[in-house]
Amino acid sequence: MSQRTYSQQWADVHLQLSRLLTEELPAEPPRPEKDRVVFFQRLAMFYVHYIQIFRQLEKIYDQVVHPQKRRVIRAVLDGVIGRVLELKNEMVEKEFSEYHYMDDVLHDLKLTPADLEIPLPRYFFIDCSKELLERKMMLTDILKMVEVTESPEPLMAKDMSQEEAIKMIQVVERARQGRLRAKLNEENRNMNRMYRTKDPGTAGIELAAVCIQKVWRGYIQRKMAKIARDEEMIFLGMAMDPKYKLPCPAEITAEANDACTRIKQEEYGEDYQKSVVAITNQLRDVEGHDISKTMKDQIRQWFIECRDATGSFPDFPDEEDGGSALIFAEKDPKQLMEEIAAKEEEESNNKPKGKEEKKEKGKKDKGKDDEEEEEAGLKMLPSAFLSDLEVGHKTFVDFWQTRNESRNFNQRHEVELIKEEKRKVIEAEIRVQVDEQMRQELAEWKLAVDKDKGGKAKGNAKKKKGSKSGKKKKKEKDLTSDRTLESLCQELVEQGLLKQAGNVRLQDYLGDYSYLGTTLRQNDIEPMPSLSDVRQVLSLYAILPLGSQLVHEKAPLIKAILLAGPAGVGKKMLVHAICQETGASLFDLSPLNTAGKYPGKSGLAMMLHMVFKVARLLQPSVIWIEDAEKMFYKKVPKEEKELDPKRLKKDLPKSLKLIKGEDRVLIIGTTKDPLSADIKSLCKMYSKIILIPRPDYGSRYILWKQLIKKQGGEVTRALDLSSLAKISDGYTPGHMVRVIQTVVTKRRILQQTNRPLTAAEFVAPLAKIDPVFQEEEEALKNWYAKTPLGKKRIKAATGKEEEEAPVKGKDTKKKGKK
Ligand SMILES: Nc1ncnc2c1ncn2[C@@H]1O[C@H](COP(=O)(O)OP(=O)(O)OP(=O)(O)O)[C@@H](O)[C@H]1O
Repeated sequence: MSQRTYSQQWADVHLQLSRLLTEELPAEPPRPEKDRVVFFQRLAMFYVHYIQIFRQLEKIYDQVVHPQKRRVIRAVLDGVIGRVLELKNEMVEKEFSEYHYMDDVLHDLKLTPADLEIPLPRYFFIDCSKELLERKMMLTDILKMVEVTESPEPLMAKDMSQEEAIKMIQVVERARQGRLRAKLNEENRNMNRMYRTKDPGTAGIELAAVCIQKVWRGYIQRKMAKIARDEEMIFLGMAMDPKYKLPCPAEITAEANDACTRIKQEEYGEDYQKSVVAITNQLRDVEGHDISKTMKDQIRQWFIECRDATGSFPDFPDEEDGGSALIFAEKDPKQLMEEIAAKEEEESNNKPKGKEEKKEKGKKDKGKDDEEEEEAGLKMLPSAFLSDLEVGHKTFVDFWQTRNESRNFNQRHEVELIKEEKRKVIEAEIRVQVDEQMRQELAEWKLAVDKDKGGKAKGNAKKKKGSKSGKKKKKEKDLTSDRTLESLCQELVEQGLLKQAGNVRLQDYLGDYSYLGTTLRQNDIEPMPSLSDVRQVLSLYAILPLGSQLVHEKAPLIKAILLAGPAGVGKKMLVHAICQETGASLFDLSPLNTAGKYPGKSGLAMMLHMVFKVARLLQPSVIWIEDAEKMFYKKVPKEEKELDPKRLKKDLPKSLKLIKGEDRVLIIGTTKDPLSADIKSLCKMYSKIILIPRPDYGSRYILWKQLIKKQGGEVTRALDLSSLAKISDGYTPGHMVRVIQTVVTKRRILQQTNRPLTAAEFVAPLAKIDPVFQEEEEALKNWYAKTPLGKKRIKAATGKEEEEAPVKGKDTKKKGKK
């Protein structure tokens, strides 16, 4: 598509965004919503709309080449991602569930489940800083090197003696001759059999010919019928024409164009950066002096005007308050109104108490009612991204919406815009210097005219010093300050604590959409989430925050996620997919992996220090803890006592506390047996617990189909996938992979043309494996009900929450819920 089309799409997106923003930020703050269902519907609507905007913006950002437009789009895109995460968080808080079902919203908006899929922005990979790329390259080199040295060595020809070599050649040669002899013998035997048969006579020959003809004609007819049937299916649009299975020339050209666009983006981006530097220097040289002079004149004028008005010189605003910028700040009517309101409030607060009490008494009943209403309703949590979105939208409307680009066919950067932007930066720079000079000048003026010795300034200085020293915090001790990042990485890789993530993508984690979620909930049945829900939740909680620095800093912070589920539901696969999608480094702190490494208390501290230090430097990073339950065992099993699986129990949560918003480091624990852990400490460490279910029918159908294809099998009509999916209820994707590997062997793949795969072949190996039994699943569900979110959900469902609520809000709350 052309750049003009993307610009048009960009404008469309902003139209949608402006509608959403007016809904989200109405002139009057909306009244708290009493009906939980209505409130949730509102949230869900916003969520779906934002995801649609997210999808479109991501595509546009990927293809637009104009460097300045890209910056604006990126800011809005990050804002939209952040808002999506905020809305998800809000839905979790209001519905007490990690999974949400929106099939009714999709139905209302006439969308498909694919529209709700969370896109994973490509810029997570592409827009990495050079420094980070270099670090990642260094890590890849180390990983490769260690892999090569650790991989089993090929047959050592050097170590083999001559005799041994001759013996081996003899064995192989004898085997070859033996095979040849056996083949000759077989042929001889067949020939003998042929010669031994009697002469069949003419009648016999005719009979044989008829027989051959019969078979041949049957074969030909069947083949022709199959071709005709396939053609008919293609004609009816029921099957895909093989010629479309290959990528068509248009697709190939589109892909080539995409690649070309990326190269252009890079080139234009570099060009833009160079221009920014050149223009900034030029502005500083040419306009700097004039700006400084004008500022000084303005400030002096202000000194004089103030003295004329009040009789004395004013105090110069502090640097922290913005310096002289504060004096000339242009305020819009909204800001002024806010300031006036704040002043009025301050005044009313200062009024004598007696009056207030009287007023209160007079309005007592009314006030009570208001309070009750406030308590009864549900309100949206404050957002950290809406203001960014507003700014982004305003920039689009002010600069880009009406810009005439007929002369900028190549979509190069606009010099005037850079000048406008940089002028502000330079002004701010110069203002700091000018303020310093003017402060001095003001002190001199005061001394000369008012005889003031500037005691205030000194007082301020003292204050500043005091506040600085008060803010001093204890810094984390760097135990490896003398070591380079490379040597730390090398050590961690050698110890097996830093690993190469497996090559799986999140889209490989198959699973169908849960189509009946809301219907089931309306009938008071708690639906089981589908694997596609799991995929969505992990995109939101792990991939999006890890991929974008701004989103990670401002969105609700998630430091640790626990994936709990039966064996083979794909927990490990998800961890690797998260690393692949975000380019994250993978650290393995599993109890089994750390056993025996870095012994002693100081060793443990060193290990954690190194892992967290390198994780921060190589961010984004994932710290994976397999069998997370082992760290919090209620009772350590005898056979594991030697491994000391609980050694990280105390220190890891401490290190977790040191992770801040700016560190894109995520801890992911996986467990198939959370019941054996102390639930309290486990939940304290992992703020998000995701229960991964066994696949439902829809997911099983897709899994069988795709996994068989992946193994090289052909899915024909002879393979009854529906029945296979039906009978494999309770089996996990891991089980299915195992079964497919035993059935679809290389030999079986070769036989497929004559003997297509059937469902019956999979039944026997499937029956040999134990499925996830109902009891195991129930036990997991019951365990989940004891986690903080599970408890809240049960409380909300049984209405206990209302009983515990203050008496005032009791009746109204109940009404609201009803
Ligand atoms: N949704 C899925 N789509 C495709 N393949 C899957 C899916 N889930 C699991 N698999 C495959 O199943 C196999 C087992 O998955 P994995 O090892 O990640 O499971 P696990 O839950 O970590 O098991 P365990 O608890 O035993 O360690 C892997 O080959 C993985 O690729």
